[in-house]
Amino acid sequence: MAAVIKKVGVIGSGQMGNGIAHVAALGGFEVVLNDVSADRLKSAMATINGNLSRQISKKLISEDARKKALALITATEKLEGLADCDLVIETAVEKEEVKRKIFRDLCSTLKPEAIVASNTSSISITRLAASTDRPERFIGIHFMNPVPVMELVELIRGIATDDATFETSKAFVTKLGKQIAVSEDFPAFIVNRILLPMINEAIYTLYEGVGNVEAIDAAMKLGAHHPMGPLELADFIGLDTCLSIMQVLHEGLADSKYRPCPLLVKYVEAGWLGRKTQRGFYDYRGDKPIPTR
Ligand SMILES: CC(=O)CC(=O)SCCNC(=O)CCNC(=O)[C@H](O)C(C)(C)COP(=O)(O)OP(=O)(O)OC[C@H]1O[C@@H](n2cnc3c(N)ncnc32)[C@H](O)[C@@H]1OP(=O)(O)O
Ligand SMILES: NC(=O)C1=CN([C@@H]2O[C@H](COP(=O)(O)OP(=O)(O)OC[C@H]3O[C@@H](n4cnc5c(N)ncnc54)[C@H](OP(=O)(O)O)[C@@H]3O)[C@@H](O)[C@H]2O)C=CC1
Repeated sequence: MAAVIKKVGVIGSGQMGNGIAHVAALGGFEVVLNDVSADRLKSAMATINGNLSRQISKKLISEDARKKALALITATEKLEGLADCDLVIETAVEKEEVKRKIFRDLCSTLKPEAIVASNTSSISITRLAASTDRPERFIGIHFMNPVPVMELVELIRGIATDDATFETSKAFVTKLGKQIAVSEDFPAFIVNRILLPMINEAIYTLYEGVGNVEAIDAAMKLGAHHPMGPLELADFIGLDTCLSIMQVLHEGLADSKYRPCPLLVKYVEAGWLGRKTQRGFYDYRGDKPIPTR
């Protein structure tokens, strides 16, 4: 029997966390947004307000809807602030040890019947569930970036996820107006199993000198009608996240075809993570993005 979700916790207020809080509040859910950094919480609220304005200017939502959504979101640096949530969605950095620690610290504060989900791009739901006190009520709810715009959410059951948790999660995602794809719990699920090797191949194309940044992105935008070139998209996702996903594929499937391109490793080691650090395959510090290679 599916439970009723009224209050949603979101852990991690980065690109994805602020987007999930945005769509959940617009969907009428009470939202508690958590992050380790007060500054990030402040900038997340500003981002949410800005993205709601985008939707107002495009006449997708009313000013009243924006006011109602913002009134439904509270921010907290303490996990205890999530204690009475019915569903908590973790969307912290794509590092398994960080996620496992969050779940270890989180579960003791939650109601026994609360559902815990991860927005992970690639990491085993079964393994993450095993680090909680509730593997039956643990699930992957994988939104796409940017959350207010992308229609798809992947649902991924761990080996122990029970039917009630799956049905409740499905009803929640449907209430947000999203379409669902159900993926089995294998490395990087469906979207990233296909998309990230393509992005990694684009980085190899740059690394081997087959084309420069501009040529590679123009080729795929004009030649394959992609809305963003693969290198622009990598910067949008975050190069740290791209590298983490390739490492999960490489280790999880033990196939050398998933080895991360050395150039991607170099950019991440330099801290050039893409849009979120103002520099990746493009330099975003000026009026328009300039290729960095
Ligand atoms: C890594 C993972 O685990 C999984 C993933 O997410 S893989 C990545 C999946 N995402 C993609 O592939 C994105 C590909 N890119 C696109 O679809 C488009 O370039 C885009 C939607 C991001 C921007 O679209 P665009 O037409 O070029 O730009 P723009 O006209 O400014 O925006 C179009 C819409 O997106 C919105 N938008 C753009 N950037 C946004 C952002 N960063 N956050 C929120 N909304 C945004 C705009 O508000 C606009 O929405 P409305 O029409 O509702 O106003
Ligand atoms: N980027 C994308 O396109 C997509 C990403 N995802 C997945 O969503 C998750 C988040 O990605 P994304 O939003 O891009 O990452 P970001 O780096 O933009 O945001 C991660 C946020 O988590 C915070 N954080 C780190 N550790 C903790 C913690 N222990 N408790 C609370 N908050 C913490 C970070 O704070 P600080 O910076 O201060 O450390 C940061 O604000 C990842 O698992 C990623 O794979 C899923 C779909 C798409």
